[in-house]
This record gives sequence, structure tokens and C-alpha cells, in this order.
Amino acid sequence: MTNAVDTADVADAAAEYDVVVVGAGPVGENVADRARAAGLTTAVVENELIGGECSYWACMPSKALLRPVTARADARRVPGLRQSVRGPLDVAEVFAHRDYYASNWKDDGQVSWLESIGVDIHRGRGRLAGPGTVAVEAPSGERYTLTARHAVAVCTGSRAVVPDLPGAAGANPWTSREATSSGKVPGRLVVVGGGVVAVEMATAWQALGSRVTVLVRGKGLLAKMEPFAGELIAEALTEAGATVRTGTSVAAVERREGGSGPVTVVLDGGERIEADEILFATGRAPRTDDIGLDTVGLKPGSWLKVDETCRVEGNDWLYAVGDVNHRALMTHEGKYQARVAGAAIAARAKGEPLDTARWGAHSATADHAAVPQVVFTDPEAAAVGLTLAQAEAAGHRVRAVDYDMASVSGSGLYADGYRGRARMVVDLDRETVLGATFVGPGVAELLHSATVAVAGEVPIPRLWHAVPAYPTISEVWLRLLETYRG
Ligand SMILES: Cc1cc2nc3c(=O)[nH]c(=O)nc-3n(C[C@H](O)[C@H](O)[C@H](O)COP(=O)(O)OP(=O)(O)OC[C@H]3O[C@@H](n4cnc5c(N)ncnc54)[C@H](O)[C@@H]3O)c2cc1C
Ligand SMILES: NC(=O)c1ccc[n+]([C@@H]2O[C@H](COP(=O)([O-])OP(=O)(O)OC[C@H]3O[C@@H](n4cnc5c(N)ncnc54)[C@H](O)[C@@H]3O)[C@@H](O)[C@H]2O)c1
Repeated sequence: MTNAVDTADVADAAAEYDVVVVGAGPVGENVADRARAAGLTTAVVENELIGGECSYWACMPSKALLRPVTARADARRVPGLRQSVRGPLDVAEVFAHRDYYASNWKDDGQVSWLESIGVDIHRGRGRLAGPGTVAVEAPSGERYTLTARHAVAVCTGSRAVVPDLPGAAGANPWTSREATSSGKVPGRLVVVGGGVVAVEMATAWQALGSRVTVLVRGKGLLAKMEPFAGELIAEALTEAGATVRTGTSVAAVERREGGSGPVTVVLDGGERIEADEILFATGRAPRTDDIGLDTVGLKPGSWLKVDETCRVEGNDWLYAVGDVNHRALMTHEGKYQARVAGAAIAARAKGEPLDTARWGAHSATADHAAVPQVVFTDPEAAAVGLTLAQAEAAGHRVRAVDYDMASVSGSGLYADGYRGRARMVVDLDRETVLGATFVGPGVAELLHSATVAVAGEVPIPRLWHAVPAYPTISEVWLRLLETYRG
């Protein structure tokens, strides 16, 4: 039996649910899952593909493009193996692998999951139409209304921003969508931006055969992380053949009308760079411009400010979960918020008490204190919690403890000539870890140990008893503790 709702049925019946979720990306799906698990009747409204940006144009395809790149780089650092992996990537096979991980841009698998948990799917654009009400515009143009008895959750995510520069919009530029789904390798690719999308996509396309130029207007890459992360990644990108230019702003973009053929990027000082494609990796905007925010007294196009239960401030029925609330724009963090919001919606619906204390079951505390992020470049960068600069700015009395990851036995075994660095930021008053950053090959899987330490506020004296296995890269923990002890 399918739960996909026939709009004709809905027009006849009053479509009323306990919870209506607008936007069925990873976050909306998980709000729906938690609401259903609590026994609430639930519908999602989705106007594109169930699974959202992450499944089709972000996390999954980008990581599928990057995995062969980092695996090859790792193999090239292992004596006895490196000569077997000297050749180029098999681009056709990489694309096929990427297409598989993007489910060939079909959402049947996600639909089956929602159906299996009893969530109704409404295909179409959802717009708020006053408190507790969502107007749906089906692809056929038919319009109908859904009413939510307890909550509406806006999970409409974000879209890429193309800066308002002369010629940019008309130049048919790549955004994260094209950078993750293109089936053609441009000969020359200019990447504008120095954030996560920029460094991951520069890494992938350089390895796939493009000549990549990264234009960063700031001082370095990955400005939100510890400075050494961007420095090591810039060094590696340069060694891979890419050009990384910092302190460089784009003034205009020129391309023949219709947006085909070579593209010319005009820099602030007048210099012109020619390329085959230009990727704007310049951040995100909330998908809230056309969701009826004005009908409930909110400003269209704004990020939605929420409390710790992800309820929009000033409402008792409206929640905003995932990218759209701008707390931490990552899938795992949005899904965490979905678990918290789903539990809060259920508790409120049943009149049960909420635990909104710090680290309580109904408080998305980790959004402030322990957001983990892995940048899947070569080398990888993995960080959780506060950087030194953020901790100092927040008024903590802290000490940064640094260690050269190359000096860990496990690192040397992992890769010949290992290059990497680790930093632990210690709260000197509480003797706990406020943040940790690791940069180097193979550090992605190290990160959760740090997340447990930060979210668990594990005292440093107890961390000495968390013994890392020998000889793994995780022994960097022991070295950091020894360095801290002095
Ligand atoms: C290139 C790239 C790589 C990334 N890699 C990672 C990664 O490795 N790890 C990670 O954790 N995060 C990653 N992210 C971030 C991640 O993709 C987002 O944080 C995540 O997709 C947010 O999920 P969401 O459900 O909030 O929004 P989205 O995934 O954007 O989903 C929102 C959904 O709402 C639908 N929608 C919008 N408006 C309406 C409407 N009015 N009516 C009906 N439906 C609507 C959309 O069609 C969409 O399906 C990456 C992002 C990019 C751009
Ligand atoms: N592995 C991951 O977890 C992962 C991967 C990709 C994206 N994401 C998430 O997706 C979100 C979007 O990533 P992003 O890289 O697009 O955004 P970002 O905010 O991380 O970086 C945007 C970059 O563009 C620059 N920029 C902004 N406007 C500009 C302009 N007009 N001209 C030149 N440069 C400009 C900024 O200075 C910054 O360097 C991030 O929040 C990120 O966390 C996560």
C-alpha cells in the first residue's frame, strides 16, 4: 500500500494531521520519523526529490566523487603499493559510482522508507497559510490545504548563493548542484570561495582532470576552522596542481550570451582569467522566500530563529529544523535537531513535561557546544567544538595544545611522509576539552572520539584512562595529553 496521497482524495477529505512537515530532505524525513514513532499522524510536503539536497546534490555525490581521490592519495603514500596507483582516475567509473550514490536522482528508496513508517507524502510546493495551516500546490497546479493539529515543521533547507556581480547570474555558473552532478570534466575550472564546498570540489575536480583555480577573497581557506586546516589543504591543493589565490575578489564574469563557451572571470584589479566553467561556492541562502512566512508574521527570505527545541520564537506550533534555522548547516546536525524537535513536538502534543535544560532530551545543546565537521579533502580536516579563537572570544580561559601528527606511530604506518596537525583546546577552569581539530590523512574517523570528549565534557584526568590502541592514529590523544601535562 502506498502513502503517496492522491490530490483528488485530499480535495474531498479534510486533510488533517497531527504534524505537517514542509520539505522532505534528510531533516524533514527525520522529523516525520520521530513524530510517527511517537504515534502522531504525519505528512510531508515535498516539491522536488524526497531526500533533499544531501542525497542528490551535496553530501552523497560529493563524497562519492572524493572517495577515490583520497583512497588513491593514501595508496600513493604506502611503500610497495604506490607504483600500482600511479595512473589517472577512471573518470567514467567515478561518475558511475557517484550516480549510484545519488540514486540516479530518483527517490524511490526514500519514498519506500517514508511509506514503511506510515508517513503520508504530498508532492508539491508547501506554503504556510496562517497558523497550523499549509497550502499545497501540486505539480498539476491543483491547490489544497493541510491542517496540523499540533505542529508544522519547516524543513525547506537552503540553496546556493550566486553573488550579485555583473554578468555572474547570466554566465550559467556552476553552483554546488552542477559541481556534484556534472558528467563532464571542464578543462579549466575557476572556483570562487574558500569554504567547505570550495575546497572539497576543488580537490575532486583537480583529481578528475580539471585545471582548478581557487579564488579566495579572504586570507585563507576554511576560515571557520583552526588556521592550520586551511593552510595544509591549500598546500596540498597546490601540490596537486591547483592554483589557490587568496585576497582575490571577483569583480565581474563574462560569457557569451546563452551561457556557453569559455567564461572570463574579471578580478578586482582588472586581471582576466579564462576558464571553461566557474563554480560559485559562496555560501547558502534559506529557502524561505516563497513559503508563506508573511501569513504568520515572519519575514520572507529570512533564516528562521528558533529556541533550543527548534520552535520558531513567538509561536507555539511552528518549528524550523535543519539548514533553514542556520544553526549548523550539516546533515548530521539537522538530523540531531530533528530528533530533538520530534521529541519536543510529541511531548507537547501529549502534555508531557519537557527537559530543555542544557544537554536535556529536548534541547539541541550540541548545536552550540559540539558540532562535528569533516572536510573530505586530501588531507582531511576534522573538527568539533570551539577553535582557540572562538573559545577566547566566548570568554573562556583556555590553552591550545598542539601536536605534529607525523610523530604518532600510527600515522607513519598509515602513510609514508605523513603530514598533519592536531589541536586540543582545553578549558583551564573546568579541565575539559572545548574543541579539537585534526588535519591529516585518515583523520575523519578520529573525530567521534573528540565529539564524545567535548559533548561528554569528560574531565582531562579521566581522558588519561581512555587508552588509544597502539599503533593507531588515535594515539594522538595520548600525545596531546602528554603535551598538556608538559
Ligand atoms: C556540496 C555540498 C556538500 C555537502 N556535504 C555535506 C557532508 O558531507 N556532510 C554534511 O553533514 N553536510 C553536508 N552538506 C550540507 C547538507 O547538504 C545540508 O546541511 C543538508 O542537506 C540540510 O538538510 P535539510 O533537510 O535541512 O535541507 P535540504 O537537504 O535542502 O532539503 C530541503 C528539502 O525541502 C524541499 N523544499 C523546499 N521548499 C519547499 C516547499 N516550499 N515545499 C515543499 N518542499 C520544499 C526541497 O526540495 C528539499 O528536498 C553539504 C552541502 C553541500 C552544498
Ligand atoms: N563536509 C561537510 O560537512 C560539508 C561539505 C560541503 C558543505 N557543507 C556545508 O554547506 C554549507 C555551505 O558551504 P559553502 O562552502 O558554500 O559555504 P561557506 O559559508 O562555508 O563558505 C563560503 C565561502 O565563500 C566566500 N564568499 C562568500 N561570498 C563571496 C563573494 N561574494 N565573493 C567571494 N567569496 C565569497 C566566503 O568568504 C567563504 O569562503 C556550509 O555551511 C557547510 O558546512 C558541509
